[in-house]
Amino acid sequence: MSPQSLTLTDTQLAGRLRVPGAKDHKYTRGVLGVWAGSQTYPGAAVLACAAAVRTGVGLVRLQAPQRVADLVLARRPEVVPAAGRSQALLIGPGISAQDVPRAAEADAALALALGDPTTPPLPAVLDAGALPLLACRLQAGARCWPWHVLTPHAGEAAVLLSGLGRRTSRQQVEEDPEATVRALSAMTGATVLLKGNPTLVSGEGGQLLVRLDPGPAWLATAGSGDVLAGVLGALLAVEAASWERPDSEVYRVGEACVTGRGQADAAEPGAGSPGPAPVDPSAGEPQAADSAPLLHGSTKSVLECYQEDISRDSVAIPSNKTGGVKVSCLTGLVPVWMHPLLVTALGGRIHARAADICAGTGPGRQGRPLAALDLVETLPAVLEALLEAVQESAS
Ligand SMILES: NC(=O)C1=CN([C@@H]2O[C@H](COP(=O)(O)OP(=O)(O)OC[C@H]3O[C@@H](n4cnc5c(N)ncnc54)[C@H](OP(=O)(O)O)[C@@H]3O)[C@@H](O)[C@H]2O)[C@@H](O)CC1
Ligand SMILES: Nc1ncnc2c1ncn2[C@@H]1O[C@H](COP(=O)(O)OP(=O)(O)O)[C@@H](O)[C@H]1O
Repeated sequence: MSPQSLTLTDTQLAGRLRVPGAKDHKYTRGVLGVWAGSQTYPGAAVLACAAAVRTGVGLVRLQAPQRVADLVLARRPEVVPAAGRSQALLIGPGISAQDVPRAAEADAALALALGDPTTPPLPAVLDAGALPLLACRLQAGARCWPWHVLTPHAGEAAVLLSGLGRRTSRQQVEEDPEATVRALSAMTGATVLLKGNPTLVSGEGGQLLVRLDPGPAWLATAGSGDVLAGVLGALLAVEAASWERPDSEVYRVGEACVTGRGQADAAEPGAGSPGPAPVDPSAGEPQAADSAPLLHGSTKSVLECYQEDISRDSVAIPSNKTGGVKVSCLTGLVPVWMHPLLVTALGGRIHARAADICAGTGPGRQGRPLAALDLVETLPAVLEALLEAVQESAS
């Protein structure tokens, strides 16, 4: 079956941004746990942590060697270099398999992200050095789920596919990036963002495909991928923190799945969907899901709902407005299983727009060189512009 290619507007993507409310504090906004940087690549941790902080998250915790932590703190004193509970993890930038002790720390973090029969998995961005470790764990029987976001460049994609048993060269990835990203999503169960030009995102076992604006080629500079990883980590942490709110749509989907009440509550003729549906840009005005929490429970049930790959026909949002499996996304109706794809594509869009601003690229303009750290400093302005676009389209 050929994948559904989705075209997503800025406003649709920015609908996934979370604006803090008056009752929020740093822990309700989300904590990102970062395993990045090593003696050889300390800068990757600086870039990833700084990008996460500038994307907007409650707290960034860093697990790294002392020298790396010192460098990060010199640049971003907001980062906490100690262990603790996190809503999402970012593992791998600046970590290589050759640094055995550091790779072992990343592998332990990866085990946390993947979960086990007694502990639910955690949303995570798996980049660079985490990807070969992931191949080993998948070969040993672990599995990913859609809130695991893999961000390989062509070389890393080739290593990952080869590690999963499909011998592939970097050149083969570059010749057919679409087949590569779909195969990686199908073989891992994760959402996969394949970096480069084109930049592609695939989810739902390779069935959904988004072709992102790759941004200017000035992005081909050391560390720009580490910035993207930090942006994505922050978006995942903020999203995952929102699941702990009983009035969030994902929370209620989880409850509906676990208790089996959702279908009955939302039972309307024609409710339900046979499978992934494209974003409907003609859906008109935003439709809020019923704000009264009908079911109660914990984030764990939300995670289990995704982890068990529940039958989509039986997932229903208790809502007297939307019914069926569709949920609101500010500017259009999207099924809940597309959320990881949307959040991932949003991260790619933020990164590309920051690059356009830094490089001064646009119609008829070649632009100028950018450095990865410049991208970081531009992130708040990009997020402000996206939020304004959402507000304008809603009014
Ligand atoms: N500031 C930081 O801390 C930064 C840290 N970073 C971190 O570094 C880690 C490694 O990530 P990476 O993508 O650089 O390495 P990797 O996937 O192993 O690919 C290596 C390939 O490149 C090629 N190659 C090498 N030299 C070449 C040349 N002169 N000209 C042409 N080709 C050349 C080489 O090919 P070969 O020489 O073998 O032919 C090989 O195929 C990762 O953890 C990342 O997060 C980066 O983000 C950068 C900033
Ligand atoms: N020719 C290009 N056009 C647009 N974007 C590119 C191009 N080449 C690389 N990029 C982007 O630059 C970033 C490079 O990331 P990566 O290869 O991981 O580098 P690093 O490890 O140095 O951070 C990715 O986001 C990728 O999509």
